[in-house]
Amino acid sequence: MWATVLAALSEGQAGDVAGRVAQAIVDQPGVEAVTLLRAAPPDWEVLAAVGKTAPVELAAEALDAGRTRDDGEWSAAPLAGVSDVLLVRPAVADDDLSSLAGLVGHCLSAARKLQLLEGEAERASTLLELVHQWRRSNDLQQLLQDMADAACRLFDSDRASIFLWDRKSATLVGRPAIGIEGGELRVPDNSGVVGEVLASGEPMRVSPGHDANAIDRTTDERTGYRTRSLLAVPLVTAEQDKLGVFELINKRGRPGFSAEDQQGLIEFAEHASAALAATQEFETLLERHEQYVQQQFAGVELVGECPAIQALRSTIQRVADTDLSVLILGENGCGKEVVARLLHYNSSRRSAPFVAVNCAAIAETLLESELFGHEKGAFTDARETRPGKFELADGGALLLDEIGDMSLSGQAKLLRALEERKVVRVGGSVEIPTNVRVLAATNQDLAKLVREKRFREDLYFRLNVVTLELPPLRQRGDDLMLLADNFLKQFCRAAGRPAPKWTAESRKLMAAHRWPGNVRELRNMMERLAYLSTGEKIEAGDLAFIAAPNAGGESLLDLGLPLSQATEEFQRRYITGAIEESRGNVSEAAKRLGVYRTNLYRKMNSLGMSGDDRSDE
Ligand SMILES: Nc1ncnc2c1ncn2[C@@H]1O[C@H](COP(=O)(O)OP(=O)(O)OP(=O)(O)O)[C@@H](O)[C@H]1O
Repeated sequence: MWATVLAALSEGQAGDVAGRVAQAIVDQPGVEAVTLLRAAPPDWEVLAAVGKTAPVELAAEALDAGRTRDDGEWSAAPLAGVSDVLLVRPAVADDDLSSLAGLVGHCLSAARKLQLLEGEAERASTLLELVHQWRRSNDLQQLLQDMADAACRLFDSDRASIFLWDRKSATLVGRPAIGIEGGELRVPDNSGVVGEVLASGEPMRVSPGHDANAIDRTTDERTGYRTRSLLAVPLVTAEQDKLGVFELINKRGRPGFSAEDQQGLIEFAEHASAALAATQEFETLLERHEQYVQQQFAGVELVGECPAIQALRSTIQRVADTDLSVLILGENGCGKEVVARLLHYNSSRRSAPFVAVNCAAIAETLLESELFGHEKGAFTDARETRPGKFELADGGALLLDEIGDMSLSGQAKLLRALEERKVVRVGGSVEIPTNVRVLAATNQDLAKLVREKRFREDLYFRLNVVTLELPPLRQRGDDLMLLADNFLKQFCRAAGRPAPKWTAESRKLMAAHRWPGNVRELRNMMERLAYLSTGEKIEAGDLAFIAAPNAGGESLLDLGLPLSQATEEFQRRYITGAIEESRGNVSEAAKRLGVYRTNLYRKMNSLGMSGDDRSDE
């Protein structure tokens, strides 16, 4: 009889040894039923049962006595090396049962060891895989959920919660918290099992019957869930910073968590702590960046209530969160960059950079390197490797301002980069993939330039998926005073003075002015007013520079500047005058001044005047 039992033991996997043993014994002639029980005080765990169920009292008797017992119907024998009992029906001779029990006991304990080793190996490889995934995670909530799911799987646990320590509020915040409104459970950091584990830095295991009183039932009351067993280990970084506690609740299929589970969870928590610390750090950085983006965003406002601006605002809302290319048209200084920034900050790309490049301000020979970057030594001035604007704007938006001024060869290179979504640095050979939303702006009539073959038609269609047109200030009616008030208040606040009021006469003067420099001119004027006017009201005299824009308010001699600074101030005013006379058209102003457009931009830059390309990251 025992030979067939032995054969059954030596086959198959370690996991179902008890079941196969029971079946092999029942298969013997004359045997009706077999039960294998494991003592798990105060209960018994049924390892295997074939046929009628055995009386547990007889098993307890045999285990207590340390030898075989029978009640006339069943025989029971304790198994060697484990707290298990074998029960056979009908009762068999003591000697027979003892030798069978010895054999089964050894096999079960060997199988158990094997099972533990198998479990450990599986845990180790799963953990390795998980750690690899966690390292790439930047989302704390998702990471917590993934860790909880993985721990439930690995340790046969019904639930898992990760309690992160919020030192400031002296609480432990449990996530994911199933059954809790908002999915977040907050408990004081000095209460319950988790509080104790946090304070002591030692793991804790609670099984039913033993120390079940250690369980704080208030959470169960809130969730309607019954905690029977739990295992909690501290989450500590390699630098010994306490992060919180990892808790498993209710071991599945067994009364409680084992010592092996505890050791396994300690190792698991070590890796979890490293991943959590990295993600928390990342989240802090992200939060700071988001604050920065908010600040940037807060400073960008399209003021105006005239129908054209209202319509524009609603189109911006509709197209902002798409990747469509947008062409923004309008005279100089009328808010094209404001529109571009609004498109960016209202899109999901908002936390990536917004980079603006003024195509007209860059000499033709440098355009390629400016947009696509260059490798060290690519040309005489290339002393360092530098990424181009496309790379700098990766993930975000690139505004190509004054696109109408780009040369035909520049247009060809730009088109290739847009079509292939790749750039190659000047002097380089590696293709760098780009993920950039392209916005273009111009004060020129691009369609006319296309007809005149000065702008590539294919590039025009590529950039012009959506067109947004900004009316000049002189066509915005009451928005003029709305904008003026807005700027005036802004600058007066910065200057620490109350904003002066407009008189009827000064309003009339404002309305009569043609505003060649558009909103920028208006803004600059309000800045001067905020700092130079002194009264509570703005009188017509305060607006003298409207009537004589080139005079710039006061005589240069009145400023009492050294010759070099006065010369610069003169140049500034002279250039401003030329641009205003050209109604904001810099190319035309350059012609008037007898210089190349790019030279004029360079001069303006050196004089600290706007016209430079702008970017923020
Ligand atoms: N509707 C508006 N509301 C508030 N501020 C505005 C508005 N329009 C323009 N501005 C301000 O006017 C100035 C010029 O605007 P912006 O730079 O956007 O014009 P632009 O058309 O891009 O100019 P350019 O043609 O020189 O590139 C900026 O300081 C901007 O903040």
